[in-house]
Amino acid sequence: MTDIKELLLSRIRDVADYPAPGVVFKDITPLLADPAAFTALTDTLAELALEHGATKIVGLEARGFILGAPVAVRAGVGFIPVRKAGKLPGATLSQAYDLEYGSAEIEVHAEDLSAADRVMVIDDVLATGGTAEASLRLIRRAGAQVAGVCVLMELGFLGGRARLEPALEGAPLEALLQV
Ligand SMILES: O=P(O)(O)OC[C@H]1O[C@H](OP(=O)(O)OP(=O)(O)O)[C@H](O)[C@@H]1O
Ligand SMILES: Nc1ncnc2[nH]cnc12
Repeated sequence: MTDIKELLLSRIRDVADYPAPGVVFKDITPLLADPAAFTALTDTLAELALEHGATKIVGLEARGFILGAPVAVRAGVGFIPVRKAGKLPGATLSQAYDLEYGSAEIEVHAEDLSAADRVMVIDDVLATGGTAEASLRLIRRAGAQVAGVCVLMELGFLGGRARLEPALEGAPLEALLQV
């Protein structure tokens, strides 16, 4: 493993039985509190986004905002928040999706995306892949192109990569860590 990946992994805290019994929650707050680790993560994600030709970053509420916004600034491209339903003030596109139990809905301001945009989705965790999959649908429905999805970590045992695969339509899914 590279030095950067080791540093990032060492700053992720496992919290047992949160938010439900049997779940191991991957807490990124120690990483955010360490400027060397947060900077290394931001720089690495910005490099990946530019390598894949991104002209916009989409961050997924809420932890995807914390990572996506500095990545957009570092890469010199715009940032678009994808929010949980009911939070954005303007005209929105909405996308419902299934969670492990129940369902959820996310939204974007469609007018901030255009056919000229190649969008990289940034988030901390790929778990079941439902949130990322819904975000790709929103981006395409807004008329923009998908540059890919970049996450800090992939929880491989939940099968998110397989769920996301059709919606990627050949675009890359980059996960810095497999946990
Ligand atoms: O792959 P999935 O099964 O869709 O899960 C991954 C999503 O779950 C978490 O967000 P959450 O909805 O818990 O929101 P938060 O960032 O506000 O805590 C995480 O930050 C991802 O966005
Ligand atoms: N186990 C987990 N830890 C942190 N964020 C998550 N989002 C979905 N599952 C998660």
